[in-house]
Amino acid sequence: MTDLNKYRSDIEEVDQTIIELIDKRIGITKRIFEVKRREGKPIRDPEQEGRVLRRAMDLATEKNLDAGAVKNIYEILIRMSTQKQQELQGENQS
Ligand SMILES: C=C(O[C@@H]1C=C(C(=O)O)C=C[C@H]1O)C(=O)O
Repeated sequence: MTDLNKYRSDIEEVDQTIIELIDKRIGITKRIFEVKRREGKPIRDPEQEGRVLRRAMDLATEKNLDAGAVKNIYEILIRMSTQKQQELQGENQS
């Protein structure tokens, strides 16, 4: 295997792990939705979203990554998890 193909295969492995972790994050979101439903709490929690974004940006900065880009990624992850909870809410109501 050439170096290029070897490194691309390494990236492919990392990409698979990223997708598995996104799926794992969404799975936890479902558990969180159950708790909120039981406790009558709203799906969105702006303070928690702020903490998640701040933590991700701090970790990115520690690793010398572009904190703004990481923030964009986390905004998408938060959107995916709130959309999933909204879907579950719709399923529970119908
Ligand atoms: C997962 C939650 O629900 C929402 C999604 C969040 C996230 O994806 O990190 C954070 C806060 C909430 O707006 C939560 O409340 O923790």
